[in-house]
Amino acid sequence: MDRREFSLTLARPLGTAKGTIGRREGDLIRLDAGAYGVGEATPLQGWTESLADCRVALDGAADAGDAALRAAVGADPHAPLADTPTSLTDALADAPAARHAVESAVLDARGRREGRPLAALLADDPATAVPVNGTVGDGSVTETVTAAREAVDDGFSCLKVKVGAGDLDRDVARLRAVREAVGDDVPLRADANAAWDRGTAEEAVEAFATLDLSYLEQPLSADDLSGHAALRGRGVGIALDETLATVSVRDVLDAEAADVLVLKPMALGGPARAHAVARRALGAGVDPLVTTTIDAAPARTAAVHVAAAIPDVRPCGLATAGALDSDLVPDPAPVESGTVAVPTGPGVAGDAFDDLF
Ligand SMILES: O=C(O)CCC(=O)c1ccccc1C(=O)O
Ligand SMILES: [Mg+2]
Repeated sequence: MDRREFSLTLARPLGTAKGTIGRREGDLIRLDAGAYGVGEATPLQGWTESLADCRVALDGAADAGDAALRAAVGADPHAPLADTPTSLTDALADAPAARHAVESAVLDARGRREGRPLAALLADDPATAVPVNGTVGDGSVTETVTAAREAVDDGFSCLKVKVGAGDLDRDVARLRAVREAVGDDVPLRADANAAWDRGTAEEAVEAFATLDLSYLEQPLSADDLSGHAALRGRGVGIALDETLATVSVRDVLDAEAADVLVLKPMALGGPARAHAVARRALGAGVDPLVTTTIDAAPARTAAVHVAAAIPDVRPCGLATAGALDSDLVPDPAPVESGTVAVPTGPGVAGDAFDDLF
């Protein structure tokens, strides 16, 4: 297994209720198992293990040896690491970002070996394109409206606005101004990144319902399943994101805590794991969609395949390449008019990552 470290700066840092994301650091791995495969680990505090723990886990995976990885490439693509030695699975057990890198590389190699794109390994009839939302970070009313208008001018027909960094009155003013600026035909979402207590979240839902908000993402802390369940049915859908990094999907679905599940393959341990969660959600009548933790091209593109493998997926949070100052390779899955075409080459993106090692 080859490895290399990378660090990327955000040209447009993303302001959230939990601070501003301005830089992303991680590791790329490449494994050779007949065919080669590339995978990315880009940990993010609050969703995954730390960068240091991620690198320890990748050391452990490398120590497990190439035979373990070769076995994984030949395994069921829906559970690619299931039958590998415990030396590999144990090393990755509490390290979802490291596991994401290994699982992605295994699936990439499998796709190359079979000459099929990743989405076709996950689903029988994957979509050829995926709708995406524009992402608008925290900012003043004017900054928020400017960013929203720009996104609509760029062709996005669905917007997600970060809220919860300031007080609720300011967020209501921001969303009202965006609604007035973009009109009634653009679905709006808001993401509070677990900023609120139950009282504030109730007030937010009441106010946002008058602005025809499609859903509110993670208003409460990750472990507050009953609080989220109680917010449903009041005119604004409830989506969960951070919760899925700490609570099992089974518990989330049993608690009827969400209308929408926001799946980050990096936080869930890989593309196949994320797709498995999507299938569970669909089975329970909950809408899954896919986003990234603002990743580099290999992980972002793998996430596009996961989204393509979800039937009629709602707009996904995959338009994050534009936030980066530069990327590791030219974008193999660029956003055009609010849509991403799913790469058709074998694996994650054909030969797009060949020069990374
Ligand atoms: O979903 C999107 O539109 C973009 C991704 C995004 O918001 C995000 C990016 C990095 C870390 C956390 C989040 C989040 O959804 O909370
Ligand atoms: Mg979120």
